[in-house]
Amino acid sequence: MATRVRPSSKRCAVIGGSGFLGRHLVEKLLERGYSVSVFDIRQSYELPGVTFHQGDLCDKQALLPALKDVSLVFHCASPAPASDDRGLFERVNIQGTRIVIQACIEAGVQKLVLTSSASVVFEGTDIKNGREDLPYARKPIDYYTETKIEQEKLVLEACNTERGFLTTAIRPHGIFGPRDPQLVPILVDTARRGKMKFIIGDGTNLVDFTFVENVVHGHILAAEHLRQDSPICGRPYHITNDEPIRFWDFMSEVLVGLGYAAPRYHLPYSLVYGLALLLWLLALILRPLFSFKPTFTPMRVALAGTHHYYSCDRAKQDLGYKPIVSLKDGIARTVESYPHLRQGA
Ligand SMILES: NC(=O)C1=CN([C@@H]2O[C@H](COP(=O)(O)OP(=O)(O)OC[C@H]3O[C@@H](n4cnc5c(N)ncnc54)[C@H](OP(=O)(O)O)[C@@H]3O)[C@@H](O)[C@H]2O)C=CC1
Ligand SMILES: CC(C)CCC[C@@H](C)[C@H]1CC[C@H]2C3=C(CC[C@]12C)[C@@]1(C)CCC(=O)C[C@@H]1CC3
Repeated sequence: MATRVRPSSKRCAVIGGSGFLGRHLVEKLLERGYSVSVFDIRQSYELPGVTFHQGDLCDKQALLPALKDVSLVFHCASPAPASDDRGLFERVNIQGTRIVIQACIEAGVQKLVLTSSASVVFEGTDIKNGREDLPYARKPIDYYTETKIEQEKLVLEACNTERGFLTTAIRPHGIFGPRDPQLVPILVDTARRGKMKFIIGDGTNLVDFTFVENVVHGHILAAEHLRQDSPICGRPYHITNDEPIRFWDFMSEVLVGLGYAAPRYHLPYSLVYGLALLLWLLALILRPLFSFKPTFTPMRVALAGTHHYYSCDRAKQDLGYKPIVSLKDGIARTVESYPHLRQGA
């Protein structure tokens, strides 16, 4: 009879390992002595110690070879939040996550760490120091959030300590850092088009922005503390920089650091939100004729004009989490990493 090889605890897989967070996670795992199998729809780099498997996570047969002899899986793949494709979000985040769970169980994986999002509790209204026991958003602000909620539920409900399949979810917020394809590039693009002159609302709303290395640190702590007897099993954890900052101060620091002017003129929140909603509806109606993507979507306006910051006390208590890079250093390192996005470059 063939004996089953017990997967080595230092061998792991990162689904979505070609993406922004995924690649930072892979690099840190290698530094910590793990060997890593990356599964992604695209391959964006090569590194010694990493085996790449290219495919769609909705295809279990494509996924299984990436999980062979692996004891720990990080699932951080998702379509980009800016997409408006409901079918794609449902297919990848919900059906795909079911497939990831089935494949993990079939392959004998012991631990699954999901990258969820703090946005699963955000409905477009203020959240101040929100804890993990806030209810899931009843009216999620977009398809991305709607499907991240279902994805998190699936992963946490799959936790089964008796069968030795342990799961947990990390909920980061506003990840930024070198190689981020959305926050800084979208901000700079908006500034270059002369649209970053306005502050939405009074500009005092506090928000969490989390440096990517802190998010990676939270994931690895969760994986390494995830054991049958730990409180982590089946529970979500906020991971932030633990330094809420005014949304518009953060944007201004990045913009000024890259040589652009900080926004100065105030516009009422309800006016901008109403306009964004109108534009979004227009874009939807006109889609069969021609397509345009408004910069100020209702989701972005809600994120820019409300408080949304979260307590990471649970992660501090159960994971021993503490941010390793301050917001100030994170912003400086991020600004430095984008020479091509500087004013005049
Ligand atoms: N960035 C942020 O501020 C936050 C992100 N998160 C979560 O963190 C995770 C990582 O985000 P981030 O690194 O920013 O995103 P990225 O888009 O940079 O990375 C996601 C990766 O997953 C890949 N992918 C998408 N669909 C599939 C699929 N069907 N099969 C295999 N791979 C696929 C993407 O490929 P491709 O690029 O070709 O689509 C990409 O390489 C996501 O789960 C996101 O929801 C949570 C909170 C905040
Ligand atoms: C045009 C400006 C008003 C805003 C430019 C910056 C935005 C692109 C970003 C500000 C907050 C960011 C954010 C996310 C994406 C990029 C921003 C909207 C997420 C939606 C990414 C995925 C998540 O899970 C939650 C994030 C919240 C913050």
